[in-house]
Amino acid sequence: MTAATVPAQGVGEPVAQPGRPRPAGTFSSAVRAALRRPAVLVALGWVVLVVLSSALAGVLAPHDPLAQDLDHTLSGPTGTYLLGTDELGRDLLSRILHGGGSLLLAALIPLAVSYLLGVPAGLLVGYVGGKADAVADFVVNVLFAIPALVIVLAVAVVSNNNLLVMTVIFGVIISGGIFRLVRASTQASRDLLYVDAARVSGVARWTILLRHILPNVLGPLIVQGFLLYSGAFLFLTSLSFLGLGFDPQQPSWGQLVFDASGHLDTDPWMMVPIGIVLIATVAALNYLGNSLLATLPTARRARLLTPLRRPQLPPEAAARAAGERRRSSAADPADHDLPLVVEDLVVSFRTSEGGWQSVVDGVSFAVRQGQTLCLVGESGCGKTMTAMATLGLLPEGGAAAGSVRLGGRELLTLSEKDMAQVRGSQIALISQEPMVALDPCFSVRSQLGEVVTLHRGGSRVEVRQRVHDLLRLVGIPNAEAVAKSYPHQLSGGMAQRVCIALALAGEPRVLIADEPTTALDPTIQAEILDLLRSLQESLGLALVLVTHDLGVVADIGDVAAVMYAGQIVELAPVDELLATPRHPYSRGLLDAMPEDAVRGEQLPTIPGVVPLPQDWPAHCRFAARCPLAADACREGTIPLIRVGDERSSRCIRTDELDPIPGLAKTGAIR
Ligand SMILES: Nc1ncnc2c1ncn2[C@@H]1O[C@H](COP(=O)(O)OP(=O)(O)OP(=O)(O)O)[C@@H](O)[C@H]1O
Repeated sequence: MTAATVPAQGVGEPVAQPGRPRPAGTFSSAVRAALRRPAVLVALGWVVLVVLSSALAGVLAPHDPLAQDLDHTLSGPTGTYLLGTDELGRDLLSRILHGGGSLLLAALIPLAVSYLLGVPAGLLVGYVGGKADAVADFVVNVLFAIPALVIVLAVAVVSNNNLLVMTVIFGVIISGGIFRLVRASTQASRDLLYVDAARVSGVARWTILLRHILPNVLGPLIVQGFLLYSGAFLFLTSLSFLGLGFDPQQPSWGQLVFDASGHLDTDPWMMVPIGIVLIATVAALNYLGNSLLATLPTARRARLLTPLRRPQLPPEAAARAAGERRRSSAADPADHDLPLVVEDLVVSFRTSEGGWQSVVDGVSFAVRQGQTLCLVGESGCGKTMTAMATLGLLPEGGAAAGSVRLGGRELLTLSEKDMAQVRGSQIALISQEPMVALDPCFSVRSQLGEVVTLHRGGSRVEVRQRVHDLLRLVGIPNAEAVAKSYPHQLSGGMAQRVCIALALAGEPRVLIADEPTTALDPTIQAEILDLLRSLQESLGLALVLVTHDLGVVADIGDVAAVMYAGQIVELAPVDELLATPRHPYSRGLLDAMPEDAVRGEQLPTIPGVVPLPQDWPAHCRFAARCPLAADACREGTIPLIRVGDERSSRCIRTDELDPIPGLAKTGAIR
């Protein structure tokens, strides 16, 4: 069956499946929820009223705000002066209407400065972490320690009372808060699967930050904007109260408060109108911010369990890698025909004691063009870490050593910049969770178009055409309709097809598929496996498929690498492995396949569990669970032993496996 003929489940009208994660609450839904509250509408109404009346002060004000009426000083409300007059007989209502605009506008300056500084810095530092994080944290701590008012007062003296300079400096001081907010949100977003998917597709760092991470930060940023703005507004009112920054000839709210404070004992009314206006405005801004904060969704998307980061090599592994670098800094002609060669791969993680713990230990395999190699084994055997190390993407604290060669070129020693170019264009990943591998904020066309543009470029029309071609290639006939859909409108099978199209967009030679069907219904699983097989045949891809399911291996694999406790314990052509397993672990897995279950009989299982890396014995790691284990198995490390033309097994008792007396179905492995 070719790719084009594999029927796509759910093709037609995009469907939203019950029980599947939708793009959880968005900022607009938070706004809608907040607007359902009457108090929010009142607060919003007040802010709009203040802004409009300030903007239209020239039209609305009944008097000239500077005109003095010395016959009616400190009058209190009258028919002529609705809110009364000040000590020079100036109309308070007109002065209030004219006095807000300059403050409202000036308060935007520190807000803009803090966002201009804090947002890019927070995005970048949150994304790269490491030393940049420590330096930025120090700077922000210094900013937080600065008493803003004292500094701005000093700046007022130095700058000759220049409002612009004072507001810019104030913006710099408060930018630390925005930086911290953005950095925290970026740290929470950087390991989302769709961000990893963009990274794996080779998308540039700033594009990832702006397209895939910034939208997650936008909601909290807008909320914070209300709170920060009201703070800046209050701060500037204080400056104007002190006679700083604002033109003393023109009315301003701080100045009105100052004027009223001189008459508090004798004419307290003067403070009432401006007091109410100020308090109501600041309270309304704060209330709007807090209400949005309360309705903003907290957990927006499912998180990726294993955050993917570029590894830092541990010292001992680095020494090993240095040897590898010398050996293979140039392409290795010996394996030029093998798209992917992994040799003696070791993956280690930093322990809490400061040492290193290996979780993958000396894994070697090679994949030919048009071949599917399956990494199979129970959970925790090191399959995913092997795959991720191959892509140069390990969780934080992880490091890889050994050799991973793509078309003869060593990958483990490439810089992150070079590796980013390799990912997507030469080697690509299809992940387990299609729904979280797609960014819910963007349509299929936009996400696929991004990767197509990156790898092939072209005009808008050409990119669009290529997107449709890719969707058809993965068995989606109504490509135009699906291209317009958003991830939550797709079924699981459709979403996985789109993810496969994403992986193919850069025309890689090698595809890594990590449990690509685990999250799907059984019927859809078969379709996706069919699709992968047909794509692999038609495009001549080398496919590395991670799975715990021997049924999948039987269905799609050419070669199987059975992994146990961080090692390959058997490497064999799939048909030979299925017919005559040459390791007791492979045999145990085969016997435990539910497909072989006999009605009424208990399904055989392998006793015990995979040992944790820290508990790996120095001898055969399967010995504790193996019915064939003998003293010799516990005397030292067991190497991979060649047991056929293309077969090897990490067992010294393979001869006794065929047939295995009393094993598996009869209960020895249980
Ligand atoms: N971030 C991490 N830090 C430390 N150890 C880790 C980390 N991620 C995975 N490991 C360990 O690495 C080992 C191999 O994990 P890996 O995910 O590769 O196994 P797997 O065979 O793919 O299993 P699964 O199918 O459950 O993913 C496990 O012992 C696991 O606990």
